[in-house]
Parts: sequence; structure tokens; C-alpha cells
Amino acid sequence: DSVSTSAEFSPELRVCSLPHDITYFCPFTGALRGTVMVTNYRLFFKSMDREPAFMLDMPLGVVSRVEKIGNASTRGDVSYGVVCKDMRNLRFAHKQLEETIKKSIFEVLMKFAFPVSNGLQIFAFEYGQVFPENGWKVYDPIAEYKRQGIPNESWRITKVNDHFELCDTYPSTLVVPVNIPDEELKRVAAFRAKGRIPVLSWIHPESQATVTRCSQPMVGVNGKRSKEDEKYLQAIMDANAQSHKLFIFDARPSVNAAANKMKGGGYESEDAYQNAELVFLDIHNIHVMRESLRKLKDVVYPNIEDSHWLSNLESTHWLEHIKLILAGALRIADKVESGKTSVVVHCSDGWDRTAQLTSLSMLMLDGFYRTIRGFEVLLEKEWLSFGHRFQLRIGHGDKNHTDADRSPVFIQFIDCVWQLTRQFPAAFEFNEYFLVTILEHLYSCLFGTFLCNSEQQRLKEEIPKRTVSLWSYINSQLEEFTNPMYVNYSNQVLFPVVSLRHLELWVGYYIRWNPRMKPQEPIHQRH
Ligand SMILES: CCCC(=O)OC[C@@H](COP(=O)(O)O[C@@H]1[C@H](O)[C@H](OP(=O)(O)O)[C@@H](O)[C@H](O)[C@H]1O)OC(=O)CCC
Repeated sequence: DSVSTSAEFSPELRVCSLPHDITYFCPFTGALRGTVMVTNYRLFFKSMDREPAFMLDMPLGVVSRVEKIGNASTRGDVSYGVVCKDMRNLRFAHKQLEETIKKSIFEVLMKFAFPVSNGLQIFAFEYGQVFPENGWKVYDPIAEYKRQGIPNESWRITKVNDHFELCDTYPSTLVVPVNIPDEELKRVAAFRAKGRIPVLSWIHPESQATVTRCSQPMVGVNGKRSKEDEKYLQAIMDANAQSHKLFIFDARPSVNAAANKMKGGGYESEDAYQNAELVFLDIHNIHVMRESLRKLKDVVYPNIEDSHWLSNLESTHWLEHIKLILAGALRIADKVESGKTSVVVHCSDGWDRTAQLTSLSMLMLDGFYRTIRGFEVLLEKEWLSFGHRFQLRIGHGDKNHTDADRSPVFIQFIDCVWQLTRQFPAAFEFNEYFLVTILEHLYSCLFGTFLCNSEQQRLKEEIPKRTVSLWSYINSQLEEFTNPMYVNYSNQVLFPVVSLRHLELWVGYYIRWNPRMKPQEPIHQRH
């Protein structure tokens, strides 16, 4: 089900095809002899002595690291472990061939799986397939704010970041309270980490309550204050005639929020922000999440030990983190919808947990984002334009798999979306295959959508001009990604049940490589 990069469109170059027989140790069907072909985009294995032939077609972008296992002495076999970013580990071996062939597989894999580390182009810059629609046109910030009824008497679109002078990790188009002039925005930016000031993500069409997002205030150990920042939050509250309260949702555990004071960060003190109520949502940082997914991988791949399944799953804490993120987003959605109260969402930097919370609460609040195109707009806006650092968190084409800035924050968000689709099967226009395809191409480096760390960087590297958008491919065959049960209740607000008992491990993603496990059979119902 990989995207066919038919030759006439993309110069997918065959860089190494080994007619000699290679053994692929499939963890489920055992050792398979076959042939391997490596191109500058993918690794392709086809078994020789089985009908139907077993095939493996894997984008090299998925490779996290390649390691040699064993050495020439053991019966002349040399085998490799290909550890992948998407929960797979592949094992290959081949007979002791003349030195050149042996070296060539390993070297070719290392070279084309990590183009950035080898001074080569990421494959997205070579892929030129033309689709009926240009996916780079799916998201236009002005059109999206217009759809939300912005600008209006309380909110304006400022040009202060047109050339990324205010904040180079933010989009150029920002929505701010109408009565705060640009000069004052600069003073607020001096008080927010990395200049990421509170700006509008979403406004309620009836109550005008808003979801705004930002980074942590630079309070520090001495309890610094900023009258401009305090006035700014007051202006956000005043923009909502319905309520004289403002809720600040700090995604972090209060311990971490306090620890950040040592690095000049921290959180809003209630005596400085009198009309605001501060709530901590206890979501852990990128390092805890990276470790949690690593443990989950150990538990699900290659074998699932039935007898200790539930305790093993529990020990990863993965579903506990999913629950905390969904519970946080639910509190935000409920405060805006039921409480008609405006909320400010932040964490430390405001590009990982904040993006998860704003986008999940917007999915609950606004049915537009539950359509295929609306979801594409949501990712382009709350994740890509607001500077979630995809290049750093995924490490596209980079061999440094131990980089502590790598973390599965976006995978976690898509998992939360999957949980919502399970609880509201008719509420989303897209299906599970749509979500799995997004994660497939998060890693594949075939499209330009998830490259770079910010809008400014994407424009500087001319990504929209030099690469194909994932949405070009998706929108060229929408029926494959459409949920047949979808009913367009776009004005419905979703209030999910977020207790752990109602959450499920996303078997269709984390265990999709285990043919014995049929995705529709939820793991916890196994007998
Ligand atoms: C001890 C000296 C003080 C100190 O190092 O503060 C640094 C903090 C790091 O802050 P944390 O919030 O724990 O961790 C940060 C968040 O995960 C942030 O994402 P987000 O956008 O979701 O905020 C990432 O971008 C940062 O790279 C990461 O460092 O570390 C902690 O607070 C851990 C303490 C248990």
C-alpha cells in the first residue's frame, strides 16, 4: 500500500539490487530467502520460495538505525538488524559473500537511510509526481480565520510577525486582541519563552470564548512580572463579554513548571493575574514520552507475552499519558463550551503539549476539523505553522538516533485522535487508514509536509515549491480515507470518556506488523 513512485515522475534510483539470496527473518513467519533491492527511497524484499511471495516494501525514512549482528566467523553469515521508527525491527542475513557485496548492503542502507548525515538530498526533493490538486493550497490562514469570523470587533490580524521579527518559530499571521498595539506585543514577547506570545487558536462562534496558546512566562526564581503580559491576558479576557474569568491551563506537572523557574521560566502567579485561575494538567515532558513509547515497543514487538500482557502494558504508562492528554483537552473544551470562558493554554515551549491540547480541544469543539480537509487545516495550523519541531522530533534522514530532542509527541496526538474515533465512530469523515497513512509519511520523507521545524524555515527552503504535499496524495483518492459511517453533525461538541478503562491500545498501528493480530480484534479482548 505504498505510494507508487512510478519511474516517469520520480527519479527513484535503484542503488543496489542483490540478486544473491538474502534471508529475511520475519518474526512471525520465520526465515525467508529472497532478493533485496534498495533504491534511494525504499528497501524492497521479495521472498523466492513461497506462493504468494512475501514482500516487504519499506521507505528508508523509517529506519532509525542499522546494526551488524554477529561476525564473519559464525558460519560465514553476516546479519543486520534494521531498527525502525515505527515499531518494527527487521533482521536480514546473507551468506559470506565477497567483501564488496557484504559491505555494499550495509553501506547503501546507511547512506540512503540517512541522507542528511551523508550530505545528500532528502528524497522529497527528488519526488515530483503531479496530482490533480496542490496540497500546499489546502491551508490558508486568512481563510481559516475568516471561517472563524476573524477579524471582528475584538480580535485583529496583526502584521507584526510578517517577516518573523516578533517570533521566528511562530507563523507570520497572528490574531491578537484588537486593542493591543504592535509595539506592546513586542514587550509581551520579551516576557514569554522564545517570544511565543498568547495568540488565538479558536473562537467559539456563539459565545466568543477563545482558545489562545503560548509558551511559559519568564518569571524566574525572583518572580519577575510584566505589566504588559498581565494587561495582555486581561485584554484576552475582556474580549469575551460572556465571562469575567480566564483559565490558564499549564500542561505540565506543577513540579516541572516550578523547576523551569531555575532556567528563568515558570508559571503565572495568581496575585499577578488576579482574574485568572491556573490549572496544571500533569502531562510529562518529551523525555518521559520517548521512554514510554520505547517500553511499549519492547512489549509489543516481536512477540506479545499473553500471560503478562496487561501488567506489561500498564508498566509502559503509555495509555496513562494518552489519558492525561485527552483529559486536559476535555477540560479545555468543557470550559470553553459549557463555561463560555476563554482559556490560555501553555507548557514550557508551547510547541509540543500545547499543540496536542489546542488541536484535540478544537477537534472536540468544531466539527469542521473532523472532516478530512478540516483535519489537514488543523495539522497545518496548530502543528506545522505554530512550529512543532518535526525535523528535530523525528530526525528525518539523520543517523543520530540517540538525540534527546527526538520524541513521539505527534504520534501520541494521532493516537488520541484514534481514541476519539473509537468513541464517536460516526463523528469523523476520515478512517483509521487515513491516520496510519499520515504516520507512515511522517517518517517516509516522500512528501515535504513534515520537513523542517517552522514556517519560516519551510519558506526559506522553498518546501512548497520544491516538494509535494502529503495532502496532494491524500486528496487524490479521498474514498480510500473516508469513513463510511460518517454523519456530518458539524455543530456537535464531543465530550469523550477519558477514564483509562475506556481507552484502548491502538493495535491497528502499534501491532500492525504482526499478521497474527487482526487489527479489529482489540488487544484487551483476547482470551
Ligand atoms: C533542573 C533545572 C531546571 C530545568 O532543567 O528545567 C528544564 C525542564 C525542561 O522542561 P520540561 O517542560 O520538563 O521539558 C521540556 C518540554 O518537554 C518542552 O516541550 P513543551 O513544548 O511541551 O513544553 C520541550 O520543547 C523541551 O525540550 C523540554 O526540555 O526540566 C524539568 O523541568 C525537568 C524536571 C523534572
